[in-house]
Amino acid sequence: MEMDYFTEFPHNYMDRRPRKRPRVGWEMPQAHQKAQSGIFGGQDVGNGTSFQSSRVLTDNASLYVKGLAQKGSPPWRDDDKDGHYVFALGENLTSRYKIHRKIGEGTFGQVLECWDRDTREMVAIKVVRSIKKYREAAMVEINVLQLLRKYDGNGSRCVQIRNWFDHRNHICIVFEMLGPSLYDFLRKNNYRPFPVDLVRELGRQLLECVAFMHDLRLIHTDLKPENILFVSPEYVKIPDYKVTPRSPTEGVCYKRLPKSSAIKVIDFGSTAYEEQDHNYIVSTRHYRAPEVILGLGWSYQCDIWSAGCILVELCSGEALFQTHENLEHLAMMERVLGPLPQHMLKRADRHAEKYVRRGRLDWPDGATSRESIRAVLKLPRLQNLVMQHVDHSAGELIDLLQGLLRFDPSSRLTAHEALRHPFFRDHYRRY
Ligand SMILES: Nc1ncnc2c1ncn2[C@@H]1O[C@H](COP(=O)(O)OP(=O)(O)OP(=O)(O)O)[C@@H](O)[C@H]1O
Repeated sequence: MEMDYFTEFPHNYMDRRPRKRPRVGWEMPQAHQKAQSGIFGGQDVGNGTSFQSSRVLTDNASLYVKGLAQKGSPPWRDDDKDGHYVFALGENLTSRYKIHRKIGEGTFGQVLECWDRDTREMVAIKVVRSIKKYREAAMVEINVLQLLRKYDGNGSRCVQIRNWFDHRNHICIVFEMLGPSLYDFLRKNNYRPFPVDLVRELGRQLLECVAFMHDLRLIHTDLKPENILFVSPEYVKIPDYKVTPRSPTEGVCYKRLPKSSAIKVIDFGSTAYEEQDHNYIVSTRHYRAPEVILGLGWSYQCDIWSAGCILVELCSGEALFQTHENLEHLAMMERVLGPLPQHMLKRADRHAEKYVRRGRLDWPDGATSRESIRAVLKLPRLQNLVMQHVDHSAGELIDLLQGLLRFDPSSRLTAHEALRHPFFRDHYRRY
């Protein structure tokens, strides 16, 4: 088959992206906190300790010693109303990093593609909002990243932190530059599913990352396609014979496939340590486990649930549970996976007990609208959904997903168990 090779900067279409699906719990109204400068002799300076703290001082020193105007920081500007750093493309973030483009925006801040003058490579810098709770969360993320870096010797699973510093009251975390997220890729492909052999490779790496984190007693809590990035932006375009052209003149439709299946997980800003108290709500809605919604307390298994939802999405092209409401979400789970166990419903906390009547989910009686009931009825059973999209390995994949998406967290597969499942074990790497 003839293949065209393409490469492009991964995020040059960022402006047209739909709003990123937000994580939970962070977007409470906040009094705007005016940015303060990290001042060193009247200039901005990284004032945090970093892996290369001397590097930060060297940055600043070069500002004075070399006196190169083009290497200086831009004039002081106020942050925007949400505490985001305000910048212009082409200017310096610090004397070491030149801003090329904005590649992403999340709850915590903006991610900028920057040229690192010292290492002579592009890096991705997360410039965190100058608001106390985000600054504190960024410090947690830095600690987690340092731990992961220490144990993930060859840096194959999690994004690698290169450096960090505090710039004009914004914590800046410097990462290796990665490619587009799985979500970006699906979207650019008009939400066409990935082939099952690619899903296998992506799933294997995702679960290896989860197993690695869980071995370190860390729980990611926000696994989603937006937080899984291809290492390389390169892709090939191949004809997609499954899609019928809209008119005879339109010719064959094409779909993209990544040239390499290598991925890494990002965004450790919500990572929890095992010994913490786990009662608060975690995860982005579509990937949230039933025990989280029911307020039963959560642990490692919430990552496994998210991984199950992600694998289904990669096979089908679309998020499995597209909802914004708890009862509808639980009803969707029952529709796809069968009834929720009574022992879980009985233990629902005071927020979730209203979703339960006589030991069962209060559905469809508790539905807020007919559309909601229709949205639930539209969903197929897991087996059918997988068989609609997967041409081979469907039986193994269904069995794996049933293990990852078990309602009761105590009987859900662990990441290590999942990696030993025949879906992974009995197949050689093809991508
Ligand atoms: N190392 C990287 N290389 C390339 N792009 C990146 C990198 N890190 C982050 N991005 C891009 O920036 C976006 C936001 O990053 P990230 O998820 O870390 O921010 P966040 O504020 O914590 O987001 P969230 O709202 O999910 O918490 C990502 O979805 C991705 O598109």
